[in-house]
Amino acid sequence: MKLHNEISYLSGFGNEHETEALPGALPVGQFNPQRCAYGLYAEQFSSTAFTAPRHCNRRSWLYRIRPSVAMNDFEPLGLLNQNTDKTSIKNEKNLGAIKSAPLNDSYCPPNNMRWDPIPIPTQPTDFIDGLTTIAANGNVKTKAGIAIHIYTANKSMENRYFYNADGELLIVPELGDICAYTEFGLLYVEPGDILVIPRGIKFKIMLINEQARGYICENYGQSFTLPERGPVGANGYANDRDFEYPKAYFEDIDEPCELITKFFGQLYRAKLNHSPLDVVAWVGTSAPYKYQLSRFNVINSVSFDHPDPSIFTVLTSPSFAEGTANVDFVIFPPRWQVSEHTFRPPWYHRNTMSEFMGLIKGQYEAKPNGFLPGGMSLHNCMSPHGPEAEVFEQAVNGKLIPEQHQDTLAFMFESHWVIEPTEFALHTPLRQTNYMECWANLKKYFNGQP
Ligand SMILES: O=C(O)Cc1cc(O)ccc1O
Ligand SMILES: [Fe+2]
Repeated sequence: MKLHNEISYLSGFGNEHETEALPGALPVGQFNPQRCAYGLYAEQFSSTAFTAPRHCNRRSWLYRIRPSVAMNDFEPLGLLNQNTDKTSIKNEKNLGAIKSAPLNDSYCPPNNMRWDPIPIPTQPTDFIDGLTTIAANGNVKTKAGIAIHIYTANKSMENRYFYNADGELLIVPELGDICAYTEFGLLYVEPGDILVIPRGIKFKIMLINEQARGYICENYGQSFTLPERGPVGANGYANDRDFEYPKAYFEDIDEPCELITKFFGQLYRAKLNHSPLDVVAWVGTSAPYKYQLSRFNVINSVSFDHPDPSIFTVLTSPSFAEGTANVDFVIFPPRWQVSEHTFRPPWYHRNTMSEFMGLIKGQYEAKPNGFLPGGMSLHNCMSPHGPEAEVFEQAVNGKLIPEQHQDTLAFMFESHWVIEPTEFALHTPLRQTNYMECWANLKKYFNGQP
């Protein structure tokens, strides 16, 4: 297994990167020579329509030992979206727990919801076995919306590879380092980093520590991209240069293995007689990438009032409505708070967009109690929310000296469509059915006097 300091990267968001694990493996001046070097096969990988405009066109050329089609047919791996056990957290191999939108068991009350972290299974469980879907929206069949999953694992994927035809995967580790072995090369990520694997890319997840857990936003819609900066100018927020892409790395293993895919909402399995991670060189604009969230250049108010959290957007997947995200990935990183004569925490609000939050470390400023690392909360379209009562008291009474939010990292998946909890999420004992109590002590101060 490769270690952190043995892996180096190419940098620059969406650049046309090129990399070869053997010298001369990449053709020069063309993509598709009559015969490729080393007897490799050329294969194009298209993440956008051939005709997508240049600024958002994403495709890569892979030079591999065998083309991807050198495999057997897929066979179904159990039907998804059937009702599963409502209350148990399964320790067994758990493939039925991954779901796709539209959820056919959906009951979606407008209540604010919060959950404790999902425990790591005690049975041997790899990244794929340990996926549990918490919520979803849109429709996997029309390439709109998202699903939100939690992964919990205690072992690496051995002789087992996966690709998701249904969407891009934004992986947000919360516990344990992982190394993604992908067709394009290796990416090592730890809590505080994110990993994005475009739709269709084959990979396996290897564990570095004994346990791993994290959040996944499965993006059925348009690929994540960097948000515009507007008047902020040419620098700031997430800077393009900090996005890291893998260098070509291949497995030349002629042994039986299994390729699992999720396609049109269902899981399938196919047998292969060789590793599908056999890409010796690649060039192009579509590839998996990682980003250290500590590189995010936070821009915020230095005068008064709390700006909209869109200032913390790391990546956005646009919908077809201008300025309205299929999903935004927003973080609440460590930062200074210096604003004056103002209510500093997030305001009380109701939002047409739906908000799912997770916590990577520390405490979230609006909810220091009960929102745990690995936990989750859901504030859906128009459901009122804001700081818990204690935070309100402190904010209106505290002295507004400069303060630092330290050792904290929360995030939000914010989506245009109502985020529907799965039946598991609604009924699991991990759900904090007393969540509304955190606002119960909001007192009436009004007495008719200004
Ligand atoms: O609801 C939340 O905690 C997320 C959030 C944070 C913020 O600073 C402003 C708006 C918002 O929805
Ligand atoms: Fe909110």
